Amino acid sequence: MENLVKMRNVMKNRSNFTLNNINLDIKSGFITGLIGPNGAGKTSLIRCMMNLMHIDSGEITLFGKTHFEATNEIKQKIGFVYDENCFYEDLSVEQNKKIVSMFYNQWEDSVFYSYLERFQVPKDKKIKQLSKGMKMKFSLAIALSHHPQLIIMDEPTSGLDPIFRREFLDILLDVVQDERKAIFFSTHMTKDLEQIADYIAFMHNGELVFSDEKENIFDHYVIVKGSKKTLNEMNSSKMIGIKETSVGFEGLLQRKDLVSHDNLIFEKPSLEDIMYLTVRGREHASSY
Ligand SMILES: Nc1ncnc2c1ncn2[C@@H]1O[C@H](COP(=O)(O)OP(=O)(O)OP(=O)(O)O)[C@@H](O)[C@H]1O
Repeated sequence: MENLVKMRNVMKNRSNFTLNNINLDIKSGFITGLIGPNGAGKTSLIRCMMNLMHIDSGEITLFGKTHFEATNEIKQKIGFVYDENCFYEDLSVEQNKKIVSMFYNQWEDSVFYSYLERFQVPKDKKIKQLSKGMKMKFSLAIALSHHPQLIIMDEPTSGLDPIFRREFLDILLDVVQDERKAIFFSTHMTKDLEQIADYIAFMHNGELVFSDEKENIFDHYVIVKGSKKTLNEMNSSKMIGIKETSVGFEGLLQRKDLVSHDNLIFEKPSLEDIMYLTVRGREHASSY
């Protein structure tokens, strides 16, 4: 599979925030999910990828070229779904489509109308009259109608009801049936990624904590649970993050650091467990 996006040693300083030495690949044929707590830098990273924000150093190539070399060619190949509304609010869905479609060489009206119908978005309504979820559906229909090779989305599922969210995930799976295509999107819905993502990138405080195949991530970590007494008895120095409750604790460990103790329970972590306990551990470490 080909790397459609390569980010190498990317740095970006904003006031009070730094995207710090980001190295990330997005491979064709796969869905890559981007997770991280609020303010981790997901939107900033996506903005850099889309050249909406200029990087201070490092390099980003898309389809083998930088934006500096071929920004128009790159943007033709990307379906971009953004968190903020980037359409003309006072114009109708149809009028917006007319404007946007002019920019894309491979635009196909029939695809657009079939998605509008499937998503039940009325053509004649003004954008400002659409609900948040409908605006998102309209954005998706636009992104899918010019045959992009890469779909980049910033929190596309926010505002979508659970019924449509499922359908949306199915659409994403359909897209990557074509192995030349890739999907990259940020989300707080870690369960969605457990279902459909092939790769997961995890950000915290402007750094990429990891970016790996989902299955490798689940193989790599284990949840350990036990009583407070057990925690006091064991060596917890390898614990990535710990949450103590009134009765016991739960911690995240790399599988290679597994400790044996009679009174420990081991469980497979969810993506949310990994994210939550990693962030806890990193915040605890940085407070010292
Ligand atoms: N226009 C801006 N100028 C300066 N700093 C900004 C700007 N927008 C966001 N930031 C800062 O950049 C950091 C990363 O924000 P970003 O929106 O990239 O995070 P995020 O992971 O997408 O968060 P969320 O999950 O809340 O959407 C935050 O500290 C934020 O305050």
